[in-house]
Amino acid sequence: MNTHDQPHHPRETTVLDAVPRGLLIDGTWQSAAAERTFDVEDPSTSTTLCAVPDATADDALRALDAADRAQSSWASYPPRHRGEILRRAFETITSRHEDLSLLMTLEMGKPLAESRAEVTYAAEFFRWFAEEAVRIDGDYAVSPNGSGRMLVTRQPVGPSLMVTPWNFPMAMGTRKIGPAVAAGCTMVIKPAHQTPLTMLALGEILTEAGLPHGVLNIITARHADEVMRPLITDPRARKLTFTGSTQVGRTLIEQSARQVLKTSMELGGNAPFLVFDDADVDAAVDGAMLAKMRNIGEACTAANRFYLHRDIAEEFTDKLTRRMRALRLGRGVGDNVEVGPLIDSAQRDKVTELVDDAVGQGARVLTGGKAETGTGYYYPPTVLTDVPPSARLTSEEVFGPVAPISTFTDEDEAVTAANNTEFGLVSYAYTRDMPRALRVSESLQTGMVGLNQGVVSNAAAPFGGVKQSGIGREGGKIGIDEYLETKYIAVGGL
Ligand SMILES: O=CCCCC(=O)O
Repeated sequence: MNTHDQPHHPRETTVLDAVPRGLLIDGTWQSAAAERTFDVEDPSTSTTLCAVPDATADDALRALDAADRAQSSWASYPPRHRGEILRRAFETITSRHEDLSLLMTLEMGKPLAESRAEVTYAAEFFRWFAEEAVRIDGDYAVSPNGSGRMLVTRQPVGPSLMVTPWNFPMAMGTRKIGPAVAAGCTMVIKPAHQTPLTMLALGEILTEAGLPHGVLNIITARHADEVMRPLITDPRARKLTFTGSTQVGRTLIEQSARQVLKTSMELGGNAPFLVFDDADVDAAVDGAMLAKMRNIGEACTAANRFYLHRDIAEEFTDKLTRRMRALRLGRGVGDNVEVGPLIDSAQRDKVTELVDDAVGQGARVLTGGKAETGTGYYYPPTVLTDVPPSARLTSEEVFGPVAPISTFTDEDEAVTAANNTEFGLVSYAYTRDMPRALRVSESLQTGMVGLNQGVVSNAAAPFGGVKQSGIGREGGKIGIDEYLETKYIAVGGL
């Protein structure tokens, strides 16, 4: 047994046993019609945690039937009541914070401190949209020629399909479910096959909070395409929202074209992290640790490329390397663990391949650089310097704890390098020069900028990207718009 290979503690078993193991369809927990199941794995030990139903296309269509049947009564539910359901769910998540954090760590691997932060972040989307449900507004105006009136109202889009990722199993659910509930949309949601348990626990919380039957339907499935394609091509579905890779997002957009679905896509990133010569280097290193290591680097927001002004490069690199080397790796439930395993062997292999490619092209390893052996999918915090622009990890999303460093000599060079990517989710910039801060922020081709800040995520802010990082915004004042259609009523006869 190596250091990561611990037996499950009785509390872990209790938390796992409390999760409903079914498909949530029309308010009841059901097994898959074909009685199929698939195993959920603990990535920190590569052992099976439990099995959940493996839905078929028929199960998925039953879920959509339920969502479709519930849509019109749900749309006319008082907004205040919809908000109160979200508020109650927020309170329940808060009261079960510790158990939900443990559950998430078990199925996803991230350290408990990270899971706790995610549960808090996830709950905030329910609190935020509980408050937004009653602020769906409209317009009344006299027509320009004075002879009529123009009414503008906003109505729920309708049954919404949701596909959520494994890296933030709860927050990416609440960021979609919160505005859909507030707007009056029904849902069919498919969590990632690696992390279905957190979503099932969330389904139970929303049911307890009084969400009417059929409003939220959850299907767990091993193979996404088998269940999602029939839903996306069904005329009753009106919207598709997805968080995940750009590659899968492109396919879903293509499939959505058939029914002209309204789509929201929160896709991949390749975040540049710029540190200028006037920056507070210690603050930049703190920010870099967050931007790089939050969620073990398995985040679309993760800093993927570091560009340092040559005058501060050595100081920043030394300090970052020391901090990365000192991080404690281990099973997420362990005391003081700061870096958990990657989600699966495919992800660990991909990180290995990208680091090997960079090293093969001349990059130098300052710390880390080799996958751990033994059970669990561990990759150590890694810093690479002298990374050439041709290295794959400057254009591909690493999704792991690897910080590749390059240097620059002037602002234009830094911004050009930062923008040299098909992605446009988020960038980070550290500078104390205010005109430069604003100039650079405006020039960076990303939907979000962390200015002297290593985390941008906030339920009250519009999260989303430009270029191939996505379509639409989640969270903030405009997050609910993704679930609303604008209707104009031309009033005559006056
Ligand atoms: O991988 C990307 C999910 C978004 C995480 C966040 O909201 O910070």
